[in-house]
Amino acid sequence: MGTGKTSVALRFVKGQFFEHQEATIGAAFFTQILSLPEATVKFDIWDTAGQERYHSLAPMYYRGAGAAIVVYDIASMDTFVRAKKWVEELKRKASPNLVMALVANKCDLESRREVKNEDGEKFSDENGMFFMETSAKTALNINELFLETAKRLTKVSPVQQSGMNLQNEGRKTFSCCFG
Ligand SMILES: Nc1nc2c(ncn2[C@@H]2O[C@H](COP(=O)(O)OP(=O)(O)OP(=O)(O)O)[C@@H](O)[C@H]2O)c(=O)[nH]1
Repeated sequence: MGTGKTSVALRFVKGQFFEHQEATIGAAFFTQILSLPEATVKFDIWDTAGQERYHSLAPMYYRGAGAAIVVYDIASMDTFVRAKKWVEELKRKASPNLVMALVANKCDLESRREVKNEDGEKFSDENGMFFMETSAKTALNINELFLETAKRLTKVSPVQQSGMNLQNEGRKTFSCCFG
């Protein structure tokens, strides 16, 4: 909750950032197209609500997703602990081919850092994820995050990967969820 999932998505999709971003209710949906040399990828992004009362809705969004981006706030150890629980849930319940990213957001708040990057990197290595430090506020690594996700998605078999992958006119559509 409050780690910056909506802010990361909004920065990627619209290039916007709001200091007083409202908490997500239920889930929000965004789309964005990214062109790689090998393919054009259309992201269907489900931004899930972080508040505990919405936890039971999350499987609706990550089942059938090609990728999951799990976001914690570097200034809050609690959010890192929760992120690790989300990863465990995804490994138990989501597709075995799921592309997973662990995102250390709010890296502009260095003076308030509670979570060392080495700990995030170690956990992501141990769990077959890739790790990215981002700031939705300054836009650091936001495009890189989705670029790397797209590259990894195009490497796995699209049909196997998302189950709802559509291919038309050379465009690949993947669904992606935030936790
Ligand atoms: N300094 C800083 N603040 C950020 C950053 N990303 C998000 N925020 C702020 O953190 C607060 C929460 O951001 P949201 O994007 O709503 O977080 P969320 O994870 O979608 O929250 P839920 O909807 O409750 O799950 C907002 O006030 C944002 O402005 C960042 O990279 N740096």
